[in-house]
Amino acid sequence: MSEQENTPANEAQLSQLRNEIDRIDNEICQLISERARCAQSVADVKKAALEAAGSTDPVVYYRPEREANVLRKAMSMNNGPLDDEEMARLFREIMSACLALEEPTKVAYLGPEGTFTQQAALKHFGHSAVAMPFSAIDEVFREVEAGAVNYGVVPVENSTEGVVNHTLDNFMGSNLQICGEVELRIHQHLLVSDVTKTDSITRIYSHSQSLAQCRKWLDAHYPNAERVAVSSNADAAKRLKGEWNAAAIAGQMAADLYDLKVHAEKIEDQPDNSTRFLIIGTQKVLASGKDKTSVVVAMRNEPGALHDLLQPFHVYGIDLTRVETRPAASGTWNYVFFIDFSGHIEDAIVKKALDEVGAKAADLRVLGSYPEAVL
Ligand SMILES: C=C(O[C@@H]1C=C(C(=O)O)C=C[C@H]1O)C(=O)O
Repeated sequence: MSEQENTPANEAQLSQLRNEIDRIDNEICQLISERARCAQSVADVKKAALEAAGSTDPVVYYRPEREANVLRKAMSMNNGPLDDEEMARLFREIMSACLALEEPTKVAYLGPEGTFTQQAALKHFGHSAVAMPFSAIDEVFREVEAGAVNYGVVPVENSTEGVVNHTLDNFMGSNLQICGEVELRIHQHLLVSDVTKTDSITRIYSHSQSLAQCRKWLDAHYPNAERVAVSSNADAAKRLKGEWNAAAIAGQMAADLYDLKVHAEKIEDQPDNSTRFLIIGTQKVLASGKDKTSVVVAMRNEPGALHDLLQPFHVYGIDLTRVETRPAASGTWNYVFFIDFSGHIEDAIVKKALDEVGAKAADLRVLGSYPEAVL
């Protein structure tokens, strides 16, 4: 029933409900302000503690393990009708705004604007963070290393296309820590602009990973169109305005940013297509109770090396979530393994397992322990 067709009785009911909503909004507003003042006090306490210790280190405002637990609590407190993820997303934004009062968090991400990495950065830090695009993964690493930003966000693996080698390679020459992970469901759309003749599409632009994620769909729908790999999905989207015979594959953020139309939606071959991103920083993160640890291990190329290396994890019942092999950059050893597992570096069994791994390996570096992705 449209608004105009309301009976006076309906109108009375609606106005009562709207008064109720206004009253609740007022309460929510007071409570959010009260929460924000608490966050400001937390900032004062953190500053005072450093001063009292005579430290000149910068105050660390962002606490990944605390944020993960606030979100987990929001999900467990929730009794509907909103679903748990929706409730956590709302808390994500409230926390983001509170943290920005302590200090606006500067985040470098693999750009340009409109990429899935930007979406991941906002999903993780909320919209009050200051997110800045950089055009290459090594630039994101360098910005964080130089202290120009607080954190960086880089893609690390896609469920369809596998690992982003460039990110792993950057860790080999860096002292940065992994402070968190973000998982994002990736929906690819075929985008067109207002100049596109949709029945004459002969060229489709996208990042090579996205073209690969939509290979079967493209074979079925555009078998003869030329597939052109460009540096990012946002770059693909940007090209459309000048080419009447071209389309791009990219996500919703790129469509919105460049004012494009979704010609075909969710064209990824795997319905559960998702990408995992890492938050990189300089901070060692405390345990949140549900954590992951990433290490890189260098081994000599001997028979059974990987088996020996993984054995301690098996012995201590530690769950491996990912093992990647990369050729080593230096000639001292042949392979490095990137290993992710459940648990925090301060857990007793993790310490024992890593002691044993370290004794067998040519080199072992802990890249970081961090909360398992909540959202
Ligand atoms: C308030 C704090 O600082 C930040 C803001 C948080 C929040 O708004 O809940 C949580 C963790 C920190 O990122 C804190 O350390 O508790």
